[in-house]
Amino acid sequence: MSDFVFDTRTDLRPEQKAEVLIEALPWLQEFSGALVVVKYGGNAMVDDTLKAAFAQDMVFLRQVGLRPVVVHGGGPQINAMLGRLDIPSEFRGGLRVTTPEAMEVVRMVLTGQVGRELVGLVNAHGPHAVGLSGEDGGLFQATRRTAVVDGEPVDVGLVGDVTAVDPSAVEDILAAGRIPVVSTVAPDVADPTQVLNVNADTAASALAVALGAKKLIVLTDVEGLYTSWPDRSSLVERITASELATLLPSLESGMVPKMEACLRAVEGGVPAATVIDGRQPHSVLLEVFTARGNGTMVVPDAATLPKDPA
Ligand SMILES: Nc1ncnc2c1ncn2[C@@H]1O[C@H](COP(=O)(O)OP(=O)(O)O)[C@@H](O)[C@H]1O
Ligand SMILES: CC(=O)N[C@@H](CCC(=O)OP(=O)(O)O)C(=O)O
Repeated sequence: MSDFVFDTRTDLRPEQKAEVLIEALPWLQEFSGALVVVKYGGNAMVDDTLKAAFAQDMVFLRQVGLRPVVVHGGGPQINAMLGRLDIPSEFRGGLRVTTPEAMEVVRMVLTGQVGRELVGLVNAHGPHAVGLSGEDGGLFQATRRTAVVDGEPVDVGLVGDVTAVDPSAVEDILAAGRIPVVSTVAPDVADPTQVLNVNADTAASALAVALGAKKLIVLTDVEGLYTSWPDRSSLVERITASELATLLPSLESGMVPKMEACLRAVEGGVPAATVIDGRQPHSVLLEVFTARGNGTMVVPDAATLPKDPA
């Protein structure tokens, strides 16, 4: 056989392929059995190929012994459905102003459409995924919240913040060796027959804390956090919780719930929260199993930089 047998799909020589696999070894050891919460944002669900690659990544994580928990968003998908139904919609301070009519659509799209699609994509690889919403098994309880615009509280309707998590329904699914896929509609603690719209970053963070996750990974449609957006030279590779707390008030609205969520996760005991570019195929595998990872990692103040296990 020739020394130059190239794989036609990847152009990698056998020894290069082996290098890629072996680079993952210390990370496989480091993350063996680890519970990882992965938030999949609607803006990162760009096309079918990318969504299928994400589903493959979740199955890969499970297959090599991690315990992934998916929390998904679906903002653009909700926008599309509201548009089709001619229901007006706007965001204030990064949160959707949610009327009772819009709330019906939010619940229908998140739980009935986006969640179902992700479960189907994962289950193309075997009966791994089980979908549930914050309403199921008492997973989330939410309290109505306001948005903050120019320092002032603004009423955004049926929007909640997760104030209590009972992770046992998710733990049961994990214990069965399966992958929970969570949508972020939650009952109102003041009236359990009323559901609230919870920002998916916020919900993922609360769940990561309650489950004692080893990592929160947030997939979005940008390379990571920029300190002076949109200046492309200001991408942050790593930031401590207190540095982030100082930066938060200066961030634009879209990024605020996301970075607040990372901050709350780390302050709640999650050792690292990473924002990565979900437009990159297999971004989760690259984040977990390669030395450089990608995106922006938020770490606790006292942390010595998380070291490469190699
Ligand atoms: N400082 C910043 N760093 C990175 N992105 C930012 C920043 N400020 C605003 N953005 C915008 O925030 C967007 C991500 O937020 P959002 O659209 O809510 O994502 P998702 O749907 O993934 O939750 C990016 O595409 C970018 O346009
Ligand atoms: C209160 C609020 O804004 N809720 C979000 C919930 C979905 C979400 O967070 O989706 P992404 O992760 O794709 O942005 C919304 O209605 O769009």
